[in-house]
Amino acid sequence: MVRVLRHVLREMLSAGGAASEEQDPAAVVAPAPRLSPREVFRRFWPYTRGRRRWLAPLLLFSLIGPVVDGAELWLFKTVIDDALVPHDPRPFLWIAPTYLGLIVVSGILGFADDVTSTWVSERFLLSLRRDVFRHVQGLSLGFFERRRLGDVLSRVTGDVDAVETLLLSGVADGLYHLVRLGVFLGLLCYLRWDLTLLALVVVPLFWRVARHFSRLIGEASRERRRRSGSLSAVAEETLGNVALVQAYNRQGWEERRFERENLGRFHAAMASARIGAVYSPLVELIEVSGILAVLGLGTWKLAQGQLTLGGLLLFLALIGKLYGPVSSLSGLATTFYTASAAAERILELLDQRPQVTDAAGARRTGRARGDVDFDGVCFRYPGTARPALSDVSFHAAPGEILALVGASGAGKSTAAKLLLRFYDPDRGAIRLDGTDLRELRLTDVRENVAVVLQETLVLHGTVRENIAYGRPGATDAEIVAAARAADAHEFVQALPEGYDTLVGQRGRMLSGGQRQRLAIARAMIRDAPVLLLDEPTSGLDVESGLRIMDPLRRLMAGRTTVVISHNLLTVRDATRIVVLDHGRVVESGTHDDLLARRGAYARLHRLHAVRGPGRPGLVPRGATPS
Ligand SMILES: Nc1ncnc2c1ncn2[C@@H]1O[C@H](COP(=O)(O)OP(=O)(O)OP(=O)(O)O)[C@@H](O)[C@H]1O
Repeated sequence: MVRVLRHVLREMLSAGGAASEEQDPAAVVAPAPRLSPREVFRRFWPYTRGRRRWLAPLLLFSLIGPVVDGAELWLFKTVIDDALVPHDPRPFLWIAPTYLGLIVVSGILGFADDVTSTWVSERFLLSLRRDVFRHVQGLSLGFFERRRLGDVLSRVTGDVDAVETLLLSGVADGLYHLVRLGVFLGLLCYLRWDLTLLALVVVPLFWRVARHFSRLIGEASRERRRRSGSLSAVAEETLGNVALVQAYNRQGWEERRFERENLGRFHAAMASARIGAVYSPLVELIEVSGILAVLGLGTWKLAQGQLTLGGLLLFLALIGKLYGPVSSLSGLATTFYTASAAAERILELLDQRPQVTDAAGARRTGRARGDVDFDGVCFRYPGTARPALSDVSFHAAPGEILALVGASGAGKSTAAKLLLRFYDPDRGAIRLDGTDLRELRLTDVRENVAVVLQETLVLHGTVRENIAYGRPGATDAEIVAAARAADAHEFVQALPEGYDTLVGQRGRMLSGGQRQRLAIARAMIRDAPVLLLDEPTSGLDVESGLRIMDPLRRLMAGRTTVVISHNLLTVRDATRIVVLDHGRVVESGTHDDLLARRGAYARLHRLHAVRGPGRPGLVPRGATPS
């Protein structure tokens, strides 16, 4: 029978099957590495440097509050022993104003404590959130390509709060309860040390129960946090691709995916509620046992005349106050376990190091001439078996146009990412004006390269802000000039509020061609010596594609351009065309050279010609013969 009961209790308290979920290979978000609250605390403590002075006001209130509480209780004893029992109303004359005074003082203290502690916590969170955001934003592209964005967002906006609990509120609460414990224990011992000893007998029980339950709660919290991250990840992916979801009628499937994580979170929340629901009455049981034991002995002492009624009542009230901090201190372990389950997710983020950083003594460079050189570049994405680039070499002198062509997956975009130094090559070097990119400051490298990408990145903001993103501080005249050069001025003026029109998230209010011309204007205003065009006409119809050719040519004039394009017009113009296949350079030369060679490029060109003049300038990508 006892075994059955124990089994039922264990089942009831299991943390939502957390352990089995962790093995789940299909888990949306993997759990963060496990750490004990002590370890999490140790890791975060240095992080409070410069912010520790904020603990001082909290400490002050922790010291004063319990003293005022103790004085109130003492007055209560005096009322009973000096006024009620002897039927003498005179002591009221001083007790009443003193009591009122104490209530006013404790009210003021309570107000100051609430406001200060909220200020301290929120200020800490403000700066911590900023630091975590800055850290995450500084991580290399590789991190974002590996992670679920929704989970990262949930960590930055949600889990961060737990760190504050662990470091400030938790510590302040702990100190507050410790001081209360000291004050009440002192008063109790002063009053009756023998009864105090009896009252303390149950304290170890509190600790044992708290220790056991805090582990269980920590487990459930860890699972709950992980599920929250998964939930955000699924929501972000579904809502971010809502057009795809609706077009393919995948709402039902997405709902089930969301519901699986939703249910997981529900089970984890229920597990922690069950644990809490068993914990509270257990604590109360221990508390009442202690009070009853003291009451028994106290009544006997009262009958013997060794204790006054006021003394006994005060004693019982003090014990109630004593058990408060004891159970709160034990419960603090639970808070710490819960908070550290979330804090370890933040630590995992903070432990990520950018793969690409400034080398020690990285050189500053001003405006480069624009000489770009890939020299025997080999690169493999972390965690993949096949290299994305193998021994790739090409050179573009200032002002030249270098076109990268090849089938899908040949490595063209990878070369672009390496030129922007999103990744470093495993072997070989990429040089700007003869200097290895790794020897230059990262910001300087990117300062010298302007990009127009395949998927145009337009931010939620006005047209003006989107163009000026290329160069903060650009004047209105410069913005309009860039828009004119990008052939965007006309359509921008036709928008309801011209340059002040909000373009919607990801520029949804604009057509593909308009977005692309905005991106060209942004690259134009950046005025960098190297221009990187990653399929700037893909996704556009023939007319829109042709429409941006002129602005693109204007943009390319006088700059070194590396263009990844399937647009033959741009490719034909190129000083050199480099044909990539499976990460290797298979051919390179001018358009005419390569046609005469009758190799891979000529085949691409033939295939394009077969597609007919209806799609001018389109080299069919993904059609490289193997
Ligand atoms: N972030 C990544 N992690 C792992 N592998 C990747 C990553 N990005 C690309 N790859 C792989 O590297 C190879 C080259 O990809 P890349 O995107 O450079 O090709 P591409 O020529 O630009 O193709 P497309 O024209 O289709 O954009 C491919 O095999 C691809 O699967």
